[in-house]
Amino acid sequence: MSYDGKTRDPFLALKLEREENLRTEEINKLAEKNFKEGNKVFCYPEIVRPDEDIEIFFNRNLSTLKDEPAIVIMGAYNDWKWKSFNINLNKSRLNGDWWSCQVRVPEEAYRIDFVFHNGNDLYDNNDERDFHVTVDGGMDVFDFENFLLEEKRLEQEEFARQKAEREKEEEGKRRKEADIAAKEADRAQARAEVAKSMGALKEFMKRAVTSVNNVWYIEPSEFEGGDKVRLYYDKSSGPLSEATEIWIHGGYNGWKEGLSIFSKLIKAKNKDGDWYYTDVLAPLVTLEFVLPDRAVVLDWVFADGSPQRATLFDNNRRQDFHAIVPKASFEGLTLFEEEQIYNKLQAERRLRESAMQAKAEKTTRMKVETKAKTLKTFLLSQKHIVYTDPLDIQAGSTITVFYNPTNTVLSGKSEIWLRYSFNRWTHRLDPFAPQMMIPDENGSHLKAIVKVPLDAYLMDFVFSESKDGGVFDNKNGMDYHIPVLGGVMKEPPMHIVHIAVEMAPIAKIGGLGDVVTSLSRAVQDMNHNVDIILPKYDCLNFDHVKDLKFHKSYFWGGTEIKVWSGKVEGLSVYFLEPQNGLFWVGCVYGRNNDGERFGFFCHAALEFLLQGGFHPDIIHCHDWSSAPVAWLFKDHYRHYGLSKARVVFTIHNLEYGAPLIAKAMEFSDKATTVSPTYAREISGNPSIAPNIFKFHGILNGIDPDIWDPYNDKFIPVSYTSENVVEGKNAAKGALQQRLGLRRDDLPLIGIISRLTHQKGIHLIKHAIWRTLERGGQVILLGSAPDHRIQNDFINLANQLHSSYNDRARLCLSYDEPLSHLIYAGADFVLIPSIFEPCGLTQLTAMRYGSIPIARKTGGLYDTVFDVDHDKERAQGHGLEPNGFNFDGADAAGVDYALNRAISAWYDGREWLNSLCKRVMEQDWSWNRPALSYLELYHAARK
Ligand SMILES: Nc1ncnc2c1ncn2[C@@H]1O[C@H](COP(=O)(O)OP(=O)(O)O[C@H]2O[C@H](CO)[C@@H](O)[C@H](O)[C@H]2O)[C@@H](O)[C@H]1O
Repeated sequence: MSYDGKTRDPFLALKLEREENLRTEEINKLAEKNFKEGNKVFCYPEIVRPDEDIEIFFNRNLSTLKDEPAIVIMGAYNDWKWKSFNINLNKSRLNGDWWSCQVRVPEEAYRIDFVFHNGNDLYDNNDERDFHVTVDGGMDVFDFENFLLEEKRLEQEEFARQKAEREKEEEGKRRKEADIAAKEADRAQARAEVAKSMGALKEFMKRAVTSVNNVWYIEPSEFEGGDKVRLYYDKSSGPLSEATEIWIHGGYNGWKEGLSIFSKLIKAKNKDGDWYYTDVLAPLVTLEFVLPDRAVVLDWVFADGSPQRATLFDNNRRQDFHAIVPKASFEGLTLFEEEQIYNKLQAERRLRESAMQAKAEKTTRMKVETKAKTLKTFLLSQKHIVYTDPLDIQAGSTITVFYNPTNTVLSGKSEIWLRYSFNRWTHRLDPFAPQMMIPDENGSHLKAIVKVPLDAYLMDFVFSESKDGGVFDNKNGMDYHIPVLGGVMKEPPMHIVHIAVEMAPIAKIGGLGDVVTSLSRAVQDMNHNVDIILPKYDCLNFDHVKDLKFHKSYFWGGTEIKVWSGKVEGLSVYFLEPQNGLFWVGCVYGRNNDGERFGFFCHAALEFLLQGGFHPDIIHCHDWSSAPVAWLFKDHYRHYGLSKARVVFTIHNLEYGAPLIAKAMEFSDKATTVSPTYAREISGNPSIAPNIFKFHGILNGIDPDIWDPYNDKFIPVSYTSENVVEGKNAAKGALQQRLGLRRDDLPLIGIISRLTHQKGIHLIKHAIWRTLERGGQVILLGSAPDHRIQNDFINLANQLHSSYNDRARLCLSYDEPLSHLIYAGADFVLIPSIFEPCGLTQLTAMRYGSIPIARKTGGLYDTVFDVDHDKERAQGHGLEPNGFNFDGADAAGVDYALNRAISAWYDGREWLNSLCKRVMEQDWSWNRPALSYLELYHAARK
């Protein structure tokens, strides 16, 4: 030991010396042992712990570097994943050719990986295996992965924060620019308005003079606004010569502010003639008007009394009297007026903008809340089978999975195993070991505990009867999936292409068009990529296509096909325009070669995908009209360039084109229809039955932005469930006025429908008469593709419009804006369909707080729950009852529901109002069904 003069305590110095000796001794022993065993490397201390310094020893002589004068260690931690280091080694004082250096072990390390080199290009990498030492008592691999993910999460958070800041800055800049532009616009408008009014005033001033001989004059002759002046009037000069009193009724600047000066005139002494005078403040007005620059002309008449009492006037032969204000500044007035208007415009604009912003914020908030509530309802709705605690799964947390096999295929099994993973079974740590579930002390469920990685975005699980498998409950092949929140990874986007012949609002014939648009928007909202391919009909509603431009041209099927691209409701759409004119026929359907036209379109669409180098994951086709996509794809494209894609086929209505539907059922990878009940109803149909195994019923949703009473330009008062009564009253009034119905508080039934057999025409007619009998009003909006039915309704309309002109209106046309007003203004919406795959009308009605009256069929059965009978069934869906329904397809059936509804209107308004509020709060958007479609798309790709 050396005495360095600093270590003054001799006992401490002694202690340190002993420690050092001990250390040297231990290292010597280790060196000897390792040398004997032929090990090139050892470290001290032997057990390496995190957050400590260690010394690594390297025997140069045993290495490829034995002749090298310099030795450097190059290393990193945790399988080379974490930090790196390069440190020079020094020759140690140990016997033999041992070189060493100190290395810090970070607290996150579970192992240290390293090689040695000569500072140049000669390496000893342990025969390509590298060297490593294990760190004891710190993190394990799993912890470390989580640590890395946590770091990533923090990084993402920071990134998001910076992004938000940038966006805020940009928004601020944008606002500033908008503000400048708005100011300029308001200034320009103010100037224009003033120029106009000043022009008029100038014209007017041509009539003004400084005095009229023997009639009136003003003293002093030079004055300006705000001065006190004396106006003289010779009473004998006009019709007031006999009056006992003389008054002036006056104003200024062409009577701009109306009558603002009135005063009684006093008889002037010492004057020839019958002169009267009054003192006038020019302009003599209340304080707020007194602004010196403002009066450029005085206007008045003389009268025999005050404004209230006067009966006789001298109004200068109907010209009134007008005096020039000699020192007035016309320019000053112009500037003043302009400023006034400008300030008013600015104040109005600010008010408007802040109202708009508040509204937009509220809309967003409501959407987010609805979505969260729906997810929760969905998770709770399967609680009798499976749920997690907590219900919201957060990435990085530990959760308990509960499962009750009683009503599943695993009922009665002695063991239940949970098999799980994440991110659709693709997680990097997959497979996770199956876990045997243990009984939960307080309930009928079994439970298992699962650690959720930080990079999870979805938890996947199934249950089995044994560790190795055996019988599975995999939710009919779809597996159980629960979204994981707050993770560092997002689901990779899928590319979905819809090939369809209808699309709302540019080519909408019925509900199919609505679904193509709204489903696509919902899926796009979930960060997937969606394109739509549509024929370019000459009858497209181009008003709703943004950025329409020519995209490319290709040849197929013996003709040139021009492709146009554009945006519709925020969706990317490709329009195919074959130059053979197949879609220049003024309509979507209704030609005798519809099948041929759409068959051509389907093939052309696939060809466009191929030639355009698209690689969609899913091609989604709809009904008979794009059914050919399914087999054309299999025959000509699946193995010839579009191999990644899978075909999903949705039946919106089995009533039309059944053979084509049957064929698409066979060739598609997955098929759906638009409600579970309709799926059941048609499951035995020969077009469906052979392929029932790939067939699913997924309920339609409606687009909450397109149908939104809080942001609807077609209704008079915007409303949410909070002011539903007020909103609907206003809409009802507007509707009655627009259609010329009696403006009265009566129960109003709305019917919005294509008029075809499916929609229950005889029941619609019956309901109209029944409603009228019960004192209500009826509005029907609908049109019939079949001329006979259309004529039939025209006759009915004539009959009703003559006998019940103030209570019934049949609008036999297609009118989207009117449909919005009906959804909002009706108390009830009637849908008495004979069959109904889903039905959107009842869903839209509820969004607007109208109560559906529906027949219990197909999707109507799945969405309308009777207030008297369906409480339990509704609860099974996590819902409260929301309407009136009926079974029979006859008059008695309709009456049963309709009578109860109308009676509730007459006898239970309070209750009915609360029902309106309730139905508005139910979520019939795509929030939930879109998740099911994504499940299905993924299942199609398996
Ligand atoms: N005259 C008119 N003026 C304005 N708007 C009018 C109108 N007549 C109808 N509409 C509107 O058209 C849509 C019709 O929706 P439906 O669900 O009744 O569809 P449809 O029977 O056509 O479609 C099929 O496809 C859809 C979608 O899958 C299924 O819901 C349905 O059960 C199935 O029959 C609604 O948005 C409605 O408001």
